[in-house]
Amino acid sequence: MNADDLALGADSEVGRLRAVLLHRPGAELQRLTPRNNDQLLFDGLPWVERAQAEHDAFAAVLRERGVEVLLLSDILTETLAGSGAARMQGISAAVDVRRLGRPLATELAVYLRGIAPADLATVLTAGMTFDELPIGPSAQSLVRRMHNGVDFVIDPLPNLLFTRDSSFWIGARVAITALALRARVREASLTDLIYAFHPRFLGVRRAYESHTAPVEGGDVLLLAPGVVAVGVGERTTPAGAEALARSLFDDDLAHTVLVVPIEQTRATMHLDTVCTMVDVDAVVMYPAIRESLSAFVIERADPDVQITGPTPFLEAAAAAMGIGKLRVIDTGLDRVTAEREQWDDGNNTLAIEPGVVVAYERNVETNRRLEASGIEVLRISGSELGSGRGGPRCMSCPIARDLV
Ligand SMILES: NC(=[NH2+])NCCC[C@H](N)C(=O)O
Repeated sequence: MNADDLALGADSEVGRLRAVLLHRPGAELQRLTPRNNDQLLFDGLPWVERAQAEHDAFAAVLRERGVEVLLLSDILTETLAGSGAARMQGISAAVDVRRLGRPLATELAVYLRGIAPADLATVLTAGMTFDELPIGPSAQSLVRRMHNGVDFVIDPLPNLLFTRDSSFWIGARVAITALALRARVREASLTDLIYAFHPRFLGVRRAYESHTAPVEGGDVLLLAPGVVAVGVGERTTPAGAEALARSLFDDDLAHTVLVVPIEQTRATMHLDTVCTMVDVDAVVMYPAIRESLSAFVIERADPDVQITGPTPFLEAAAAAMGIGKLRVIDTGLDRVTAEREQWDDGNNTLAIEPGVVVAYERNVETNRRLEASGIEVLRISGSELGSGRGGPRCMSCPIARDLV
């Protein structure tokens, strides 16, 4: 079967992975400095070449297991090459009139319309500084004169690496998310472009189209067909979770949504930083929250929805999934080790089939416990990749999984 013939979509976190969207980190990471890294949501300055090598190894592990790896930059370049409308849309999402003023914004848009698709893709991902502006009439622009050469004309998007957050698939549909923080908002304009214009995705329908409030893919876990958990914390808001639930019900993509409050901290910015699925009936979970994690249960009902809870998450999840018990892999870690390995994305695993996950090698104890519970762990190194606080699940957007 030709890879292009694969049915796109996913109804679980663990069905055999067939195709995935990754972003090989590039020049956008080179933009990070000690002055901007906090704002750009990185905890340090990654060594870019090493991060790329680690990412290549991640992609290789997936390919070896038969997963088709689509790289965002390639897909974006193809999208821009294939459609003038896509180019216009990408440029207008990137050129900010409020920052640049009308004259410079117009001139920049004209310039970007004339460059090659691959170069435009680089500008849209890595951004552009005032120093990099082509010399033109805007040499007389006040905006240009008053900005420092290293200021951004177009902001870079270093968090594109975490493809999980800017779109996710549910059923046969794709949802373009609404990212909560300024540093990441524009990422969704790129996922929107590729899913709208790339020939591979022709005819794909959208979920959560109105995206009225922030929802990030790292907060969305497909527990079982029809059952979705949504974390609410630093990123996804209660309004986002509610709007998503209602939209999934309307489109018949879910019957139950579990809304899970998580602490609003950097360490737990998404639900998938504390809990990911490793098998059809098993999760790996940060032990410190195991007992306290709760959920509001939203069910589709006639004529409206029914909201109950909060109730203990594990019980609510098992009931909604129609299984006796949701197994929690006992990482049994002492508090300090657990906290360290949670910070380093030990709980952020990517399942490539039931019982087989990709994980960062550095989380030695968590991985050992996973294996002791019968989970196969494919280890990758992430010393540089992890500096943005994201593991294998954050760095991947499954676009085709076998149904479970
Ligand atoms: N799904 C995830 N956990 N993604 C991690 C995103 C990390 C990124 N630096 C951010 O703060 O947004």
